[in-house]
Amino acid sequence: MPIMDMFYNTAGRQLSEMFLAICFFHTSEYFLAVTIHGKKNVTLNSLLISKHYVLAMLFSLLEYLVEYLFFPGLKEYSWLSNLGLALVLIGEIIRKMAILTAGRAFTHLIKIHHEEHHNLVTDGIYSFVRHPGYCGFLIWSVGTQIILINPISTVAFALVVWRFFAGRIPYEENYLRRFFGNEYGRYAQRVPSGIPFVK
Ligand SMILES: C[S@@+](CC[C@H](N)C(=O)[O-])C[C@H]1O[C@@H](n2cnc3c(N)ncnc32)[C@H](O)[C@@H]1O
Repeated sequence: MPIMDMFYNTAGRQLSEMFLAICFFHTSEYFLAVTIHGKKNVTLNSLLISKHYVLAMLFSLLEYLVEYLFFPGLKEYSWLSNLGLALVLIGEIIRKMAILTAGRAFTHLIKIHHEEHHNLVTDGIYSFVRHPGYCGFLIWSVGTQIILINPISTVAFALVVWRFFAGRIPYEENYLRRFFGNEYGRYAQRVPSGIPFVK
């Protein structure tokens, strides 16, 4: 199959959805951070693009290319790809609801010193899960790989992102407990984390 043909059919649709999902996610994260925290308090780090992240995305594109060339039938399950798109949209909505609900409390870097304006947020989407921002990102990232019907990257993204948040949540909550004491303890007892198998 000529390699350029793929960009006009299934692959064209799947790769453009993935590309749009990534562009929208990162630019909206940056602009929301600027709107909430002010331009002078936000750096390009708020685009949330790290070296490891770029490598993971490049690996997923490589997987896509190889499978498309050698197992083209695998990419034709449009219902599965559409499920991935639905997960990307759901993940985006959950994450953006978290950012809008938490407002100034939602900083891309975990706060290790309590600031006066930092209040404990337990309403809206935070009344259903304690970490909707992370829950949304987990769903979004796995969804990007299901759009591409990438079996290896789907499993790898789920494991790597899960492991990252499973380590980050106890660290973040250690500070939240220091900042908010029993109030955070009671909140953590009644509301689940939002990340599977993380208490
Ligand atoms: C990247 S945000 C992620 C927030 C949350 N973990 C989530 O997934 O929606 C990290 C910052 O949010 C703050 N934070 C987390 N949960 C909070 C809550 N319920 N109320 C106020 N601040 C919170 C932490 O102190 C940290 O500085």
